[in-house]
Amino acid sequence: MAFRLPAASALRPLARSLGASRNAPRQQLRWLAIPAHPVAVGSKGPTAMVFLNMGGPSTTDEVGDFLSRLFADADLIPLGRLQNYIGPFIAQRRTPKIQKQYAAIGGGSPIRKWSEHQCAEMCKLLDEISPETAPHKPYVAFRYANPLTEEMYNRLLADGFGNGRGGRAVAFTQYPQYSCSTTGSSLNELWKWRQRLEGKAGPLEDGKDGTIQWSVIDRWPVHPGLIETFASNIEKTLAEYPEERRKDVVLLFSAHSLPMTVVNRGDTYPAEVAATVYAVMQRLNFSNTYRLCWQSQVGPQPWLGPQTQSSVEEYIAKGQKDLVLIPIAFTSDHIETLFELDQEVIGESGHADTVKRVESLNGNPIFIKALADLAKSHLNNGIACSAQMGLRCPGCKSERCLESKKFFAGQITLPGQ
Ligand SMILES: C=CC1=C(C)c2cc3[nH]c(cc4nc(cc5[nH]c(cc1n2)c(C)c5CCC(=O)O)C(CCC(=O)O)=C4C)c(C)c3C=C
Ligand code: FES
Ligand SMILES: [Fe+2]
Repeated sequence: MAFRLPAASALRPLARSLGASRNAPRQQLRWLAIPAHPVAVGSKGPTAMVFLNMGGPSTTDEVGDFLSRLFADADLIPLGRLQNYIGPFIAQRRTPKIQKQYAAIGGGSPIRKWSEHQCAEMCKLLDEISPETAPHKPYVAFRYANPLTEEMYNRLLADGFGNGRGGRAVAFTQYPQYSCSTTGSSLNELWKWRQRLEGKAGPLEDGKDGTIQWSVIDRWPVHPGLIETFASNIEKTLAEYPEERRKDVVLLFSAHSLPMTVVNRGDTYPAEVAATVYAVMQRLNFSNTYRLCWQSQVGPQPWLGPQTQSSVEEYIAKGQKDLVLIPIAFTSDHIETLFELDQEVIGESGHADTVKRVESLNGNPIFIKALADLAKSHLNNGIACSAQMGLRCPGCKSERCLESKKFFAGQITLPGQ
């Protein structure tokens, strides 16, 4: 299989939009250098790199379907035996409100644009730094929006993976911190489509029965490249404050909250988000004081707090008006940054000049290099998934979790890979 890459000249505008200056010396652009010839197939290639994420509606017309899938997902919102009745009902009632929010951020979620960009750029870097597993072919699988997992899997098969031909695919979660409601749900969905489209082969003995050989990057909360990207973005935002006020700015890390039922089930996400925050603060030498807050609660049940919006209001009421918000649990812009943080939390704070948000990771070259570094280590280490992924939550009663974890942990990777 040979995948043709565009000529380097075609990619120069992209390199420049990622911050590379027109006259930058070749040295500085090294990590961006893209081979102008088709990438050779390495001894262990080709490799499919599949980004997993929740996705979002690209247009307001897609909001209804996005919410229907989201409220049908028992790994995210368990509604028991009534899931198929209550789910669509809530989704339908919520659609007009959420459509207005997407209209207010330009008519749709940018998650697809950023995910496809990040994955494609990471694969180009991998072709350079991991030639033995080249070519690396980018795929995106969303849980609730196009391209859905089923569509991605059919593309994999059409592109020459599986169907008796084997091949290696890496499921790479784009949630740095693992939650059973996010990465867990995406993996359960991937496992479901793998069973439907490739049969019930079960744990393989030699990885050579012709099905796709999967491995999983399931969490990366303290990867140095991730931490560096957050820290340098924070430094950039802190530099916007007058020097005499800078060290007194309070850093407010904000992550999507979880219902307390999920926290008490033993979900690892709160601890992993806290680990990311602590690593970023270590990298900043604890230059400022900080708190971790939680946003985007939905519905009446108790969620993990303190809430981001009330924390901002309470600090302002205490006289602390210099606040920097840092979305810490998502790798691109989405409705929670562009609408909830920018328009609601900051917009309604009455202090939009002193309450600021750091930019999201989006197309940041340091971040894309971090993704490539992470993927390269994974491709080399021969591990099917982290040991941590094998341990279910103490309160887990889900057969889906049990079966999909068994499947992914049982995938055998080849020695030396
Ligand atoms: C790390 C990120 C996220 C976690 C953890 C998470 C858990 C979680 N979410 C809901 C319910 C909803 N989430 C919705 C949208 C949404 N959620 C995340 C991220 C996480 N969710 C993002 C990035 C988005 C927006 C996507 C975009 O298009 O930009 C929604 C839909 C919007 C709404 O109706 O308000 C719901 C509902 C639960 C119940 C949950 C944990 C169990
Ligand atoms: S809910 Fe956490 S492992 Fe099943
Ligand atoms: Fe959510």
